Amino acid sequence: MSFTFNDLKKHCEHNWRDYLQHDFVCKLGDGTLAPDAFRHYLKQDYLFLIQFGRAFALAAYKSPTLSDLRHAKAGLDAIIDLELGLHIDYCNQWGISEQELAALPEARATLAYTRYVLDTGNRGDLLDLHVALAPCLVGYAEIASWLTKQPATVRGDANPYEAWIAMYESAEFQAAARAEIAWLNERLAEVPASRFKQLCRIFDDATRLEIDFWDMGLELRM
Ligand SMILES: Cc1ncc(CO)c(N)n1
Repeated sequence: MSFTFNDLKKHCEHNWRDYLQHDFVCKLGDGTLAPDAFRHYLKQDYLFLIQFGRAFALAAYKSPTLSDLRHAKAGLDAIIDLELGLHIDYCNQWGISEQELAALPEARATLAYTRYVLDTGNRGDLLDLHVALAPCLVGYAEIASWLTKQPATVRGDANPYEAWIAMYESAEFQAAARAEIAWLNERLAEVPASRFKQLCRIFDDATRLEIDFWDMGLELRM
């Protein structure tokens, strides 16, 4: 039996769909999301991305080969240079300054998700860590592709969230997600069923924590 990334998704099909097609996502797509919910999400996502940068740094630390190290570095670059850079500009456009960002407390959903990933990476091996990171990188890439295909999605200036969709639809972000899937597929092909079961648990946990992150945004929860 040889496993793939697709098998991970199939094992948590229900939660994966709830994450991808969450109300928050649908409202981003048709432009009806409350601006305050979006601002709350943006602020927390800034804090989230900093912790995710640390998680990719942990992946670099745990990399036994140059090829694994390069892969972790590419993930770190995608978060720090591409996403966080755009994110700070984007927050400015939404009236959130860098000083405000630097002084923010983390919401419980942010704490739970990011520390779960860091803890999973600390106690497990590199594969555990990358499986915990996958819903983030691959999920957002799939969300952008899914939104693009929905008839209800409004594109261009008519949607205040156009830039958000465009960022995750970008060739760079999509390529980072594809590289993550390719890396995972290579490793998953070699794991026995008992190990795959453990990895499914991690993938499902991280996916549920992504759902909580959307809920936190919609409900302005701290
Ligand atoms: C919560 C969350 N998940 C995934 C991504 C994509 O990197 C993000 N920016 N924020």
